[in-house]
Amino acid sequence: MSPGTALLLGAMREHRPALARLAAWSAVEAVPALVSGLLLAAATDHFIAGRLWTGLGALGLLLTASLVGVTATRRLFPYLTAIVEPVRDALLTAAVTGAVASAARAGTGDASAVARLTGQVQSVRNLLFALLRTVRQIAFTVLAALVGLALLAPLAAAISAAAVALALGLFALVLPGLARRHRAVLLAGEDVAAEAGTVLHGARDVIAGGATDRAARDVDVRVHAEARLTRVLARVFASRHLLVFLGGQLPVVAVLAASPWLLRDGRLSPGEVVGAVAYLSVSLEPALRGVIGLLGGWGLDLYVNLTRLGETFAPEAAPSQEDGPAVRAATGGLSARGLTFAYGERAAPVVDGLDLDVGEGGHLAIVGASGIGKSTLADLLCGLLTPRRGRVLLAGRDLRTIPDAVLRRTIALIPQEAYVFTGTLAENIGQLAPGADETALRRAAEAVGLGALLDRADGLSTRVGTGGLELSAGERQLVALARVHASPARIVILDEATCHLDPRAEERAENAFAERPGALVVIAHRISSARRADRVLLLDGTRAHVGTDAELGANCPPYATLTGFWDEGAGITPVRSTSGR
Ligand SMILES: Nc1ncnc2c1ncn2[C@@H]1O[C@H](COP(=O)(O)OP(=O)(O)OP(=O)(O)O)[C@@H](O)[C@H]1O
Repeated sequence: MSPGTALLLGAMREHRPALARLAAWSAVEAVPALVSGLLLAAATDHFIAGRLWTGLGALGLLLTASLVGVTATRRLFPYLTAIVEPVRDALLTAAVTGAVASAARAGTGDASAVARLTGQVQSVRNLLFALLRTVRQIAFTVLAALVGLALLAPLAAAISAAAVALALGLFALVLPGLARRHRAVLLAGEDVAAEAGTVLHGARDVIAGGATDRAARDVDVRVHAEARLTRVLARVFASRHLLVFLGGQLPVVAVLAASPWLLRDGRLSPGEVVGAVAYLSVSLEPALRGVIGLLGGWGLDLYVNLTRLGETFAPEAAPSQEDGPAVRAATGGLSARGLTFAYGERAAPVVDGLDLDVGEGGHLAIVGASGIGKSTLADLLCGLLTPRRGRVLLAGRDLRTIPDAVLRRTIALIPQEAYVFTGTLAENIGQLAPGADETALRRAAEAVGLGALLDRADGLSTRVGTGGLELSAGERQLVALARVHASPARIVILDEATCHLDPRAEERAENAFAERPGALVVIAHRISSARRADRVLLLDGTRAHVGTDAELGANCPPYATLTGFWDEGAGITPVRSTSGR
């Protein structure tokens, strides 16, 4: 049992007297359902026998029973709130305590997590209230209708009880699959909220870095993933109609079809047939429909929200002592297995079934025509995009299972649009290396080729950005490179991050990263970049080729064609042919 469910049940158990009173009033509330068929049968038989007033008297009793039911409904509400509100308080206390402890361990605050938890606790409270109010009532109605039917027509009651049991049994078989899909939808929703929160939180940086398209794309991918999962869930849940037919409608048809036989020899009176059909069609069928619909909807919502909440009660292991060194020690091992990704549900995959390994100390160049999917692959490799199928593994661990803080510390992606904020060069270069001293920052700057600028200007205290030194596009790229060089990242992905540098400056920057511990992945836009790497991955529409520059040059005609373009065009990458896939 998940910690969330255990806490909920524990909190409910503390209110046993309220639960007992709720059950008692529920039984009273079900009186109309219990007597409806019996009284309807009596009224019908009295009317047929010409006893008008006696028949009306039976209907009067039915009306009185309804009034009793309504009174019970009014009386049980205080017990509902007496159970639900303390449960909400217990869940909220546990969730907030867990979130605060988790934030304290990670050393970060996550406003979206707090908002999500509060929202989830409120959902749990609303769902619990709705279930106790409605499903409880419906369950008592089903029982009352079956008891009433047993008193009126035992054979019909036995058949109906078997049909209801069969429908509920089948529903129980479908439930685990539904729960899994429900959870996937919930996680996808959280993913959307987290991504949108990150983008909004960093809106200023996103705009300053010219990354609005990319930010919108990242949110868009997650929204589409959530929509796809929601559609799948809806399709599976549609199976409930079949179960309602089986348990609720089939018995009505059976009683109606058997009515000539039931009426013959006085097995049942006409009034009793009417009463039995009333039990089945007015009480049982809608109640069964309600139970299945509400348990499959709100019930699963409650279960999934509780499970998710429970995970925050016992927060994931801190991404430090144990995780940190384990991930860092093996960061050379970045691999992809069966990696597949498409933008949009019906779009052709941009990356399709790709297998890839970049070992510790490895240096891989990714090449391919413009628009073939190199940046998409880079985003997948650092966990910015989520694969549709397949996995990206860091030291053998699926990226999705690695805490975000560890992932961001371990893999650094430098995009083409270098981001430099207004401040000193020391602040810019040290952004990802808090605590690094000036010597370390200068070493990183010199390694990538920013030393000349430091010497020319005011060293690390030079102010850049608005009101400070205006940097050229190439210098901005050098600042971004120095920032990652100074960081603890063990896997560095350069996505055309040196495109504004001249070939010699580019060589120096790439060599600086190649000599650094860890692995280097370069999306190359010059042949020289590819030739410096140990291995080259050529993306070629539906296929990918991996080998050394020499191997691909000798055995892979598309590579020879591409490098031919580069040799002639000095860095101009051909555009992907539209018939390529
Ligand atoms: N957000 C998006 N939505 C839909 N399609 C996209 C999105 N981003 C990229 N694509 C498409 O995916 C394909 C691969 O794009 P990607 O940017 O990964 O290619 P690339 O090889 O890096 O190109 P270039 O060398 O020009 O930078 C292209 O057809 C592109 O149009």
